[in-house]
Order: sequence, then C-alpha cells, then structure tokens
Amino acid sequence: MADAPGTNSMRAALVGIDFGAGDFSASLEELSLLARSAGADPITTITAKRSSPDAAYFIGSGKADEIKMACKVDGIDLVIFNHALSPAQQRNLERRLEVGVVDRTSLILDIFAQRAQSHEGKLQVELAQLQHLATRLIRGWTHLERQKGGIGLRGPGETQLETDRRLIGERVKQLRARLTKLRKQHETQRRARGRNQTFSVSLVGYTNAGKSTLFNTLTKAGVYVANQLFATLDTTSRRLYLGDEVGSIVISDTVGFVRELPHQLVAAFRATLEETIHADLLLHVVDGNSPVRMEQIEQVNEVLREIGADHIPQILVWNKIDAAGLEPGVERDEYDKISRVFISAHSGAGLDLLRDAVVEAAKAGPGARRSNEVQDELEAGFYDEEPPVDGSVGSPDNNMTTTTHDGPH
Ligand SMILES: Nc1nc2c(ncn2[C@@H]2O[C@H](COP(=O)(O)OP(=O)(O)OP(=O)(O)O)[C@@H](O)[C@H]2O)c(=O)[nH]1
Ligand SMILES: [Mg+2]
Repeated sequence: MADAPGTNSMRAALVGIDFGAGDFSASLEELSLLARSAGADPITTITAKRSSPDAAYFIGSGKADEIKMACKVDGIDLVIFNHALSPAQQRNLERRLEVGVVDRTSLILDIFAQRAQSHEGKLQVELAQLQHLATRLIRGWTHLERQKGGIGLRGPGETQLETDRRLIGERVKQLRARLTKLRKQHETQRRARGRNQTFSVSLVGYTNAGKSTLFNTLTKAGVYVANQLFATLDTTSRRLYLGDEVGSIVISDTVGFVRELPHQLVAAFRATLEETIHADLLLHVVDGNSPVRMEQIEQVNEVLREIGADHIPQILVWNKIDAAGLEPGVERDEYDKISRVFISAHSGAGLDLLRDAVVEAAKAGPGARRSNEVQDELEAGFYDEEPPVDGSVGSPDNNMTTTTHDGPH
C-alpha cells in the first residue's frame, strides 16, 4: 500500500454502533480503510448494538467507559466514530474519554484536505471544512486543547480555532465568490468543447474501484493510483484517439463516491463532478472483486441522481476480473445496447472490448465526431493549442495538458 501509516501515525480506536440496518461489517471495514487513508493506524475496534443513539454520548455510558479503558490499555490517541456526531456529543465524548474524537464526516473532510491538488479542489475543501466548523463553533473549542492535533483539525481547523463566526463568515463569502468565478471559466471551456462536439466520457464509481488505473492504462497519463480511499480528488481530463471512425474523445477521471458522503461535500464537490454532469457517456467502474459491489453500485447511482447525472447513458465496467477469476466479455441489454464490459485495468484484459464499447456509444451518441474532421484537426495541431481540458486555466496548478493519440496517425 502506498503511504501506509508508519510508526509515527496516530493510534486510533474505531467505534461502530450496529443499528440493524445495512451491512455492518462492510461499513466498519470501510471505516478502517478511511482511517488508514487519513494516516491513522486502526489498533482496535469497539462495537455495540443499539436501537437509537444516546442524546449525550451517542453510545451508552457503560460503553463509553469500556472505550476509555481500551484507550488507556492500547495507548489510543484518537477515537473515530463510524457515524455523524452532533457537536455536543463530540464534546461530551472528548471530555469523558480524554482523547480526541472525530466522526465520519470530519475524517472524510480530513482526507479531502490532505489530497486536494488543484486550486479549485483546495478552495472547495476549505469551504466544506469551514461550514462544518461553523456548526461546532458555538460551543467553544477550549476542550480541544488537549487533543494532539492532526486528524479533524488539519487545514483551517488549526488556525481558525480562536477566530469567531464573523471571520469564518467572511472567508466563506470570499471562497464562494472565487469558486463562482472558477465555475464560470469552466463553463466557458465546456461551451468551447461543446461547439467542437467532442464526445466526452467520465469515469465514475465507488472509491478504490480502479478508475485512475483504468484512466492511466487508457491514456497513459500517470495519475496517482493507490489502494486508499479518495486517491483522486480532482477531475483530470485527456483527449483520447479512438481510431478513424470516431476520432478523438475527451475522457475524465473523477473523485470516487462513498456511502454517506457528508452533504457539505456533495455540495462542495458538485463542481468537481461538473464534468460528470455534462458527459455524453458514463463509464461506471465497479470493483468486481468486492463483496459489497452491488451496494456500491447503488450508492454511486444515488449520488449520480443527487447531482443530476442519472439521465446520462451508462456502461458498467466490471473491473478487477483478474482478482475475481472472471473472463473478459461484453453483455448487452434487450435493445442490444452494451450494458456491461468485463475488464482488468491491471492486466489489460478486455480493454479492447471497452474501447469498442465506447466507440459504439460514441457513434450512437449525438456528440460523435466525424473522423475526417478530427483527423484534419489533429494534423493541424489544433488540440495542442486548446485550453487545458482539466479546467485549471489561470490556476497555479495548471500543468496537466497533454494530447493522447493512441490510434494510428
Ligand atoms: N487486481 C486488480 N487490482 C486493481 C485493478 N485495477 C485497479 N486495481 C487496484 O485497485 C486499487 C485502487 O485503484 P485506483 O485506480 O486508485 O482506484 P480509484 O477508483 O481511482 O480510487 P479513488 O481515486 O480513491 O476513487 C489500487 O490498489 C489498484 O492497483 C485490476 O484490474 N485488478
Ligand atoms: Mg482515483
């Protein structure tokens, strides 16, 4: 695993309450992966069954004492709850347990803060963090002084502790204005692309499904791949040449989806997913080797509904067939349209089928380009002069413009 927690990472205890809904153990496993992705080391897991959360502590006071004991025995720095805690619950727990307590939302925000790369991504994370912080500020922060910092307090958290809500409000306003400006720039770029009628494809899917691996194999772009959650936080786009019939398309890698994505983040990352909303085709990448893949597919489709992208044609890309012991292949629906392609982004098995599937969809789609036009433009160097398609014009992180010609020239 890339950057696995080292000996200096925080020692964490995971706490999950089973309310009898969903796949409890899968959700705890995911929390463990989230904790590792944030740089913590999950040492122990404490679970309980309840019918509803306790108002003061979320868990019962007996359970709280059990956790406190476990923290002492295992030298725990941080307790991570697999739930959303109210500010009061978090504060009560920190007082009682005498260690830092974060909930699922703070953990995800922290990972996003560590990973955001582009100017826009960073602004969006800061906005989400401030909004989360604002809900907690009313009660004061003094109880946190004992906490060792780090997870849940990174980014604006540390410096904003003493500031009041008015300052936060001003910063939020500023961030919103900057983001609006960036969004307008993106809109302009998209319209330029729309005029070109370039067929655009977005890779979407649950975090860790293999989107970036697939993106890299298809475009040879060198995007960060890791067995972590949210390895990718910014949308990256490339041109991809798909042969004479279809010509060039634009393909985008996107942030991974996750269940119970904090609603601040759904809102904040809408712009990051804007590529997705405007795509002509979604390649929905699935970890075909995950025991909870069906649930993950549902979660992804739910987020797609939330961002208004559920009307876009979608092909399921059943990835990791090498690990799942499956063969490459294609499935079609009752109208003979391709519904699912079985591939391995690692071994490359089935990638030819996937390319054919995209070509078929592009030919059927309204935005499909005629090959002779694209070829002429390619030869005239047209694409080299285009603004970057990853939307980072004017940002200091604008270093990602390439044109990928994988086909015959
Ligand atoms: N066995 C196997 N592993 C794969 C395959 N494709 C990707 N992986 C692994 O799955 C893990 C996640 O891959 P990524 O490409 O980072 O996944 P992602 O969907 O981009 O994840 P996020 O950016 O976090 O949303 C990595 O450890 C990859 O090496 C595959 O075809 N077979
Ligand atoms: Mg990725």
